[in-house]
Amino acid sequence: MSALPGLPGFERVLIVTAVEPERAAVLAGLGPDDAGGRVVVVAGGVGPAEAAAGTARLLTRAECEGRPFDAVLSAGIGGGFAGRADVGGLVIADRSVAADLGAEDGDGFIDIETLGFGRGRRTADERLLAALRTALPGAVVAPVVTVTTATGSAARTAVLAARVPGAAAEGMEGFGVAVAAEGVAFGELRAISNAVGPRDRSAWRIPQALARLREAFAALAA
Ligand SMILES: O=C(O)c1cccc(C(=O)CC[C@H]2O[C@@H](n3cnc4c(=O)[nH]cnc43)[C@H](O)[C@@H]2O)c1
Repeated sequence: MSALPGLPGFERVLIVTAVEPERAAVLAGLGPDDAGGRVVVVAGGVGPAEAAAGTARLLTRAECEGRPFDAVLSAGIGGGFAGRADVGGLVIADRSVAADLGAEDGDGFIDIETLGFGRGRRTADERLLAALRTALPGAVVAPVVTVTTATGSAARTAVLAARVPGAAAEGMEGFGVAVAAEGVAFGELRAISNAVGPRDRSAWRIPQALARLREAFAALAA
């Protein structure tokens, strides 16, 4: 039996946000029914390391208890790249890319794959991606970048946009959650709170993005 009507075929779903207000928004959208513990929502911390460690712990514990998760969703607010995702919109990742994992080479950048140290991206699970698209038809589907330092300048925005063509959103956890979820269906969902670009915290629309996140999970639970 599916844990969520909007994610048919997935029996136990782990949703990982960064911070508590995001977790609260997800829970508010899902409503009071936790499908007998088959949907678990945690705030795993900010950044890929915290997110990966928290996700790995939960997946391992669930496996040991004989109640493994078969889907993991990284969810939260995020920055939107101009022209691709507007504030208040939703982005579903078709892949989650570690956009600053690698080495500088003068003015250039060598990504982790070119360095020969493994994969710097994770593709969303096909079935999970299809279900998210169906449940959230207004969402943009595009690469989402994971960074360890939130972008705060036009120059850095341009660098990242060139490094990950088509990227629509930026967050700080998706790739970390994906690495921990290796072998389990993975997806990432971001509600856009701000434009990626020069830092202007007064322009962040966090309540609007949290409301969008809540609506998205209400749609998945409907
Ligand atoms: O201050 C608050 O009330 C509040 C409520 C919910 C979330 C926050 C955060 O600051 C969450 C940090 C979280 O958001 C992601 N994020 C959002 N915008 C960006 C961005 O432009 N670049 C990178 N990450 C972004 C990120 O995943 C952080 O973990 C505050």
